[in-house]
Amino acid sequence: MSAPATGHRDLLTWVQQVADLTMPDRIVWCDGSDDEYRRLTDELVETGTLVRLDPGRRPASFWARTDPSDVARVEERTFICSPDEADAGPTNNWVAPDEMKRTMTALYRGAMRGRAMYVIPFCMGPLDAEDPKFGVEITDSAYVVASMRIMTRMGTAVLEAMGTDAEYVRALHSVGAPIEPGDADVPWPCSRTKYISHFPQTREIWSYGSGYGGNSLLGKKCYALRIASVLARDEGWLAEHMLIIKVTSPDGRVRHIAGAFPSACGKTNLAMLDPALPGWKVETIGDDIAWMRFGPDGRLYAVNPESGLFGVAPGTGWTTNANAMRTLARGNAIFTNVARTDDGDVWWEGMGDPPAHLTSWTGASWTPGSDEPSSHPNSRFCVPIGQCPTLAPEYHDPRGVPIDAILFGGRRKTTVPLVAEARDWNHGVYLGATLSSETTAAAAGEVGVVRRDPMAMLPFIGYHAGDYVSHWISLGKSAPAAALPKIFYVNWFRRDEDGGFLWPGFGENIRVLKWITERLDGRGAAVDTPIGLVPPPSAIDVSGLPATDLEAALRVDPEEWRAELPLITEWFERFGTKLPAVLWAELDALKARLG
Ligand SMILES: Nc1nc2c(ncn2[C@@H]2O[C@H](COP(=O)(O)OP(=O)(O)OP(=O)(O)O)[C@@H](O)[C@H]2O)c(=O)[nH]1
Ligand SMILES: O=C([O-])CC(=O)C(=O)O
Ligand SMILES: [Mn+2]
Repeated sequence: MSAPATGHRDLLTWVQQVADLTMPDRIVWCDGSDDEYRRLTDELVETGTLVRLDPGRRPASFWARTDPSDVARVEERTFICSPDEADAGPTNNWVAPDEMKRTMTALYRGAMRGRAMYVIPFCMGPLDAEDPKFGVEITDSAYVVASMRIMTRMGTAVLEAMGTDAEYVRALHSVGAPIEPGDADVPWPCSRTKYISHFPQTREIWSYGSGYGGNSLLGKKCYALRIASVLARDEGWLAEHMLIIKVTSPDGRVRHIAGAFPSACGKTNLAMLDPALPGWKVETIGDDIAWMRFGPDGRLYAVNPESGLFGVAPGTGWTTNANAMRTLARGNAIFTNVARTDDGDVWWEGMGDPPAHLTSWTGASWTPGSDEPSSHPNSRFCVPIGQCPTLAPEYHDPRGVPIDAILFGGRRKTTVPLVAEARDWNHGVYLGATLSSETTAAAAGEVGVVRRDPMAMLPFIGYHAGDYVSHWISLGKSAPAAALPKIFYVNWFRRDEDGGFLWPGFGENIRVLKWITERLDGRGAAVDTPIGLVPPPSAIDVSGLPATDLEAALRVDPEEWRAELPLITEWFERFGTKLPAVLWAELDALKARLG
């Protein structure tokens, strides 16, 4: 479709303004149809952005390689442009909205020359929600259109639902690589100059220079977290970087659990967990983002606003995440920066035995003897969540599911035990606010550096991080304590002296979830330690588990925790007067308990 089937004046005006500025060859209004997807992916194959995989092995699936400089989110180039600098807080980059718009308008001028400009109406969350959250992304990347079709509800149905005057988030994206007359396009156009800018007051997103998912699929991190966290603050709800699962115990009891782990720290894997304990069932509702509101019964209800999975490929295999492998086997996937086999399949580290020869993510010939990994550590698969064999029917329910427990977790080699339960809501918020994790390849920059990552939202909070943790504290007062989810802190990544993981993880994590559900029932043994309630090794069901040093995985070493205190103090000091006093009180109480 290229004629706009909408009477939405504001949208029509904006689209025309953007076209006047960016000067594309043509404007394409996306309808979201199968036909359109086929046409776009055909075009992308022709231009070399996508390579079609063998339909026998990977039906309707494609392989993409990015420019080697455009492989991850760019936090240094991500900006929160609130009118008042103080509102961006100590954890965000800030530029005044006017100044940023001036700078970026100059970059956008003529930026789409030689390209099509696609208009993508999309909706985050079910279209039949009481208050559907609309967005429109304008982009000059067909790869973005194809990926947005997987990750969001988009197209004609959304445009119709928007009517003539629905509010929507304006999301503008350009790869920043106009094609001059006579020039040829490149397979992965992008620019050295990158800006990922958010204007929370006017609910706008302007992204320039990158085609990588986290920077270009603007419904995801930019809207569903950075802009939505501001909406959530204003409207009394939560937009969080969380997976959502439905857990059914052998006696048929259903629990819903949400979990916030930083990027590349295990959300997708836990969301698709294949339980190692017989009789347990885990179903998937979301793997990355949760929008949560209190219901009339005082309980917190969570919805997954996305419709696809944009998962880390390396480490995904039949022994670690069989459900992801099954989801991908059904086809309709876009793989980015993994390796391609000679017979038209994909491969990455952690999938099993490597084939004798591959084409690596850089396009180089690769053999098992090669020095470099075949796939980029942040290589990704993008696939419809509807294909997930463990998808819970409640995924489609616009009211969401009532959350019984919230997990906060990070990637820590030392110090943090496998699991600990918070004493109460405020202590749980303290655990979330002080969450720490080693950095990963999901963002550009050094990997393996421990940093504080409040609620796994450090790169995604659209306002002052102190106001954000205050919002969490105040929401705890809006419901009776008994209705609030219980909060737990987990760490699947603690290591022994030889560098091996102390806990087997993946499907075995059900053993930790089992203890958590027992705690929700008021059962399950726990030791009161300085940092929270920790199971004694005997409280974790190890039936059928090969020898595991649970003692070491669960250890709370006061020495290690005392070493954290100055780091946490320094972290809290960065919030200035915005840090709620109750969190300082929690830190003082921890100090006292550690002696
Ligand atoms: N050792 C261990 N590794 C895990 C576990 N769960 C996940 N991983 C690995 O951690 C990496 C990231 O896992 P994901 O589940 O994709 O992480 P994520 O939080 O969804 O990542 P984003 O999509 O970036 O938000 C993968 O390489 C996984 O194989 C676990 O329980 N134990
Ligand atoms: O946004 C991305 O690039 C991928 C992702 O889920 C994350 O980093 O948390
Ligand atoms: Mn994520």
